[in-house]
Amino acid sequence: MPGPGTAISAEIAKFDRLAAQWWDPKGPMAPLHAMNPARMGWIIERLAKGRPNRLDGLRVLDVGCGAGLASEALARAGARVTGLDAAVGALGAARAHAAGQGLDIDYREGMPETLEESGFDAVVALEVIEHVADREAFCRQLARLVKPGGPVFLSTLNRTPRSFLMAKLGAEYLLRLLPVGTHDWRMFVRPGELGADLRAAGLRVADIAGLSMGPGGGWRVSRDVGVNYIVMAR
Ligand SMILES: C[S@@+](CC[C@H](N)C(=O)[O-])C[C@H]1O[C@@H](n2cnc3c(N)ncnc32)[C@H](O)[C@@H]1O
Repeated sequence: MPGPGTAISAEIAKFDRLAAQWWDPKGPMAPLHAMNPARMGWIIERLAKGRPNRLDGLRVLDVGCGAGLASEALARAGARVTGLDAAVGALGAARAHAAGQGLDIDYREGMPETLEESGFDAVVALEVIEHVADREAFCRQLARLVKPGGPVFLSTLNRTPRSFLMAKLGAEYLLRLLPVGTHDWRMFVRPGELGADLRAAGLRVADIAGLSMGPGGGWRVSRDVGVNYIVMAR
């Protein structure tokens, strides 16, 4: 069910239904909680390069922020964060959690194409592109929102036999880490496809890394992009 613009209404509704459990590290968002330190470490290291005070003052837009796992990590590292999501319920959970943590994050309802402001120092969109209606249009919006030459970070799932086994069958059906139906494997994105979408939007991939789950369930940055991966484009 496509929605208006880059959002798919049924996908947004799915995330809204999970809002109340979003911040439970053992709940349906457990994989996002588990991978958050590794992916945010990779992003923050790149954003902080050459800066004396970490992300102090950097304006970062978190597109598809959900209940704010990435937004909060960025705010804690010193960034001024705007979180954007089409799921109102998830934003309610985001605002309540940030308030409880004493974090000042500007959460907005909408899609990248509805945000009038632009010129952000950096844009992140983590685990979002595999849920959107039109990847290329989505990338064009990310390019519009970042300042010229600024970095855009995206993470997603590769469309490989291994990701079908691990992220779809394993995580949803066998281990029950995610609610059944969280992902549509056909929407997963090969790095070459993401690179082409970004190029069409005027962006070039500058760095790429895998995000891999270790045997104990901990996540780390790796060279294996066969299941989860993250890119930085400019
Ligand atoms: C899997 S969650 C990821 C949340 C967060 N980025 C993270 O990784 O912790 C995907 C989020 O993207 C949002 N979303 C999907 N398509 C969107 C769109 N076109 N515009 C804004 N939000 C969108 C959903 O509502 C959901 O909150």
